[in-house]
Amino acid sequence: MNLPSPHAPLKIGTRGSPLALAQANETRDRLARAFELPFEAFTIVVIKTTGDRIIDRPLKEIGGKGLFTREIEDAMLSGDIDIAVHSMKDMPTLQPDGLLLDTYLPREDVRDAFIALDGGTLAALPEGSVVGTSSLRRRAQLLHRRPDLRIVEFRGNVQTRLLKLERGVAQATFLAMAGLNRLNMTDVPRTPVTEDDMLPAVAQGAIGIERRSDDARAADMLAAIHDTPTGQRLAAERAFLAALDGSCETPIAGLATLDGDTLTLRGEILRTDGSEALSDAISGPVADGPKLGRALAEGLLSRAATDFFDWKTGT
Ligand SMILES: NCc1[nH]cc(CCC(=O)O)c1CC(=O)O
Repeated sequence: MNLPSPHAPLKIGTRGSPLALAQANETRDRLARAFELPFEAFTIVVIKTTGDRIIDRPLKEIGGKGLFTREIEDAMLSGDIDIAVHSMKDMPTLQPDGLLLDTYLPREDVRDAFIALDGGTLAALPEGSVVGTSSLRRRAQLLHRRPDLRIVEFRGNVQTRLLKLERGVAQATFLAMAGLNRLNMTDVPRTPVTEDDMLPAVAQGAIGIERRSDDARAADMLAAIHDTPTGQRLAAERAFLAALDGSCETPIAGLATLDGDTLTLRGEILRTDGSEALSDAISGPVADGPKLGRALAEGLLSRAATDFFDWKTGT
């Protein structure tokens, strides 16, 4: 292998949240190990995004999925950073000209976690309970199964959410298992929700690393830490999302699994108020992942009524 020996440190861009920093550190550690480089060969650069700056309004009011990425991508294009580490769940399906997002670390647990201070489960949650979430997907999936529940907007990091539970703002919330695991938050009272009960968001649990398309050093380095199975699963999931024109404002879930050379993709779309959910699955050769994603999306779209995606906040 062509071992790049960087004369200047590789600048790794990231958001400043504890989870983002943990993911940037994991990326640096994997690169350092792969190339037997000291940590000084890397600089971690924290970048504040619009999504980080505006913390007092629901995400859906401030804009779509670029909210947490635009400033980071600008910094890469201007050379202030060389690579950027992202939660793939938050990434738009298209990247700006001049940037490539094709490196993935091994995927973490894909499931959501049900969080209640008493350690209870979703099934045991009393009728009429209040659940805090800012995710339209979780909200719609929850209301679909439990129309008796009341959903309140919940933003902020794990600590903030736990504090809100302690204050009684809500009886339960949801977080991705991946985030809790990456932060070593094993003491949080969490119950994993099976994929059958709640299909996760497309790309949940996956870390992606973006680079300039003309940066040969970054390309060589990232190739050494890329996880091919994660890339194959995300290719199918993100093609599904792209075909649905998915954004923050559309409750969409999707999960690909691999069994040898066969990929199975499950997908679900919901009305925002949870009143209707359409789901389906498709299997085929791994190499056809993007085609399978598009086919699954087309099948679901053909079953959706014309007003299926209309924005309805419900009550
Ligand atoms: N939208 C926020 C976000 N983006 C990625 C994760 C968790 C980690 C992951 O799924 O990779 C979270 C928080 C959450 O859903 O609990």
